[in-house]
Amino acid sequence: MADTELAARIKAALNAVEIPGGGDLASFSGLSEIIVTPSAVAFAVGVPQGMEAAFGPAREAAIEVVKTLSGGRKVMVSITSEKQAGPKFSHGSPQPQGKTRVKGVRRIIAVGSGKGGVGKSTTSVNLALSLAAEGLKVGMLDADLYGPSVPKLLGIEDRTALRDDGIFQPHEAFGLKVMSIGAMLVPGQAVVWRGPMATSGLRQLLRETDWGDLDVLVIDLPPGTGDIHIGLFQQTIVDGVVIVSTPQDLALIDAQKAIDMLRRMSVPILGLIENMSYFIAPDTGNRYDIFGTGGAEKAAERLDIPFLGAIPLVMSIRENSDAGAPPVATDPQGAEASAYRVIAQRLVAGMR
Ligand SMILES: Nc1ncnc2c1ncn2[C@@H]1O[C@H](COP(=O)(O)OP(=O)(O)OP(=O)(O)O)[C@@H](O)[C@H]1O
Repeated sequence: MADTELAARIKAALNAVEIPGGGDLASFSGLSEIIVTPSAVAFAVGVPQGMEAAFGPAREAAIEVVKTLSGGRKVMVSITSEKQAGPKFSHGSPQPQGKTRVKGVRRIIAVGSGKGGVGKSTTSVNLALSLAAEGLKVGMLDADLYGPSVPKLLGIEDRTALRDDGIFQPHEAFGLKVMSIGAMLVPGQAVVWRGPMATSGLRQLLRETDWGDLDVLVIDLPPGTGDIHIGLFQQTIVDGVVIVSTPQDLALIDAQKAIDMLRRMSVPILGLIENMSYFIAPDTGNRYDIFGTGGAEKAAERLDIPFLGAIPLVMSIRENSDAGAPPVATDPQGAEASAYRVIAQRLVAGMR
């Protein structure tokens, strides 16, 4: 059955779910679009402020109804209200209590950036591999809902990740345990998940994946500062965030914005990595500081965060990474890998 057909059937079946105040969920104006992917069915119910708890039984009933139709897909129904949709912390309110750790995961390092396209995912993957090369048990969670690229970077083709018991089974690649939010999305489909759905999707990926026993989970965040970040930092203890930036980006306000958010939410900042920092000519191996030198270090100083290191702009990083053969996995002693490995060693030293 086509996904759109299934979504329509699910919507029709929600007329059996009663909502507070009379009426049924199918005809309720707060019902969002129903998203169907190969492994999940997700939708949100927007309710008036203060009515969240009253809608709890309707949510439970909706989940039961959807399960009978969803062919084993994960069912995600979130209740949202205007109040919840706005990030409270932005007005300087105290950080919410009750953050928890993820079962089986000792530490979480998240990798973020002020804006897209700076090489955040490439850096995340090679950092995770470098941490594994230091002897740690490492997992990798691709939370970049708007451009999940970790599976491609690690050469993972199989998208199925949901076990019969409803728990996600991570993929294994180059010794890493890997899960991607992409497993819940249809390839090529524009992401239409609304904020609360994205947050609840990430929560499930994080909490309902069989990570086994990990020393570190590296999370590739979406660029910028959005619902995914807020949801993660509100609910989960993140031990530190690494910010990736390019030399051109440093003067811009984006990285500063990301750092401001982390500070407001009391999330430790591990430091700044400058990516595509200098150019290594493929023929001669000569180094060219095309953007000048020391910019990132100065920016890190100005932002009052540690400078973790610089990664060169090298064609082979692009070609190999995009072909699913990250340099740290395929040539761990090579020059490209060593730039990432030095940074990972700094991070490991900071964990002791
Ligand atoms: N150090 C590098 N040298 C050469 N190419 C690089 C380097 N780092 C990343 N790239 C290339 O830049 C492109 C963007 O990288 P990547 O997808 O990692 O960025 P991103 O910040 O995660 O982007 P998005 O925000 O779209 O997720 C890719 O083609 C990647 O191979």
